[in-house]
Amino acid sequence: MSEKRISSTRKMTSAVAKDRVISRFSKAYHAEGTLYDQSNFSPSVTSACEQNRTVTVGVKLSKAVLVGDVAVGKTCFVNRFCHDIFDRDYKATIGVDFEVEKFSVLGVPFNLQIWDTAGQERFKCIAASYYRGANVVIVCFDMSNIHSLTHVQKWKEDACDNAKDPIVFLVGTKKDLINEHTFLDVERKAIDMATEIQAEFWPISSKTGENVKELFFRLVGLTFDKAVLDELDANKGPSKQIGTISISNKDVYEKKEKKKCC
Ligand SMILES: Nc1nc2c(ncn2[C@@H]2O[C@H](COP(=O)(O)OP(=O)(O)OP(=O)(O)O)[C@@H](O)[C@H]2O)c(=O)[nH]1
Ligand SMILES: [Mg+2]
Repeated sequence: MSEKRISSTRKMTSAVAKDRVISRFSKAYHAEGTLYDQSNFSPSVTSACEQNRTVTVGVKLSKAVLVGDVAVGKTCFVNRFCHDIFDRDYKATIGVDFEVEKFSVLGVPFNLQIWDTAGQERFKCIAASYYRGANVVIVCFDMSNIHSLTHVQKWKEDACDNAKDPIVFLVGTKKDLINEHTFLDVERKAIDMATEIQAEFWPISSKTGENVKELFFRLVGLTFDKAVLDELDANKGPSKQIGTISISNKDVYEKKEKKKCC
């Protein structure tokens, strides 16, 4: 059985893994490279979660979509986080791939759907049909190929067109391939770009794993906080129980079967 399959089987059969429990809000990578200056869960979210800790609430869910040029490293990024593996050989994503990661955030079950889209132009319209309803958009570029940074604005616009006021991340991949001097130069340009496209910047390496888990924990903290605040707002007040979502775990895993679209 492959490493990836073993990891998936573990997730399908067990409760939330110990390394998916989030009790503290993660900081941004760089104070200048973010528009989300939040450094903790909102007080109303913390208090609502505490009040509901012992009662049954439905699994909450956010949808994250990864976009970016061909071979910038989107799939490797997802595989490093979800399966802790890295493959040096390039295998182009055909259409879109799908993963679900189960978390416990402040004691509340939370699922993150991760939609890994193809960068190849010929799959663009298929991949674009999966942008709809995204809560998080992750725009990737390759830090060892600065040309890919010039395309991120277009990727962001396309992905955000059909998303739900998403939280946007700008992720610079392959940090291990550049030296410190180049990194500082790329980082400056990426922070400027993040400001321009209203995103939060993170440099990562899927080969070494640098910043991969930190980024996902930050992403989950932000999207969870926003989801609960939206629910509290919809329910008009923190005294009500956190609303449940209509999609069940079963629905999520059934969707996983349909992940290849062409
Ligand atoms: N050194 C290094 N290589 C990486 C890293 N991330 C990805 N790669 C390599 O870059 C190539 C492309 O990676 P993928 O993750 O398949 O790229 P992708 O963005 O998913 O590509 P598409 O599916 O075609 O859009 C592969 O050969 C990877 O091994 C990294 O962090 N460091
Ligand atoms: Mg891919």
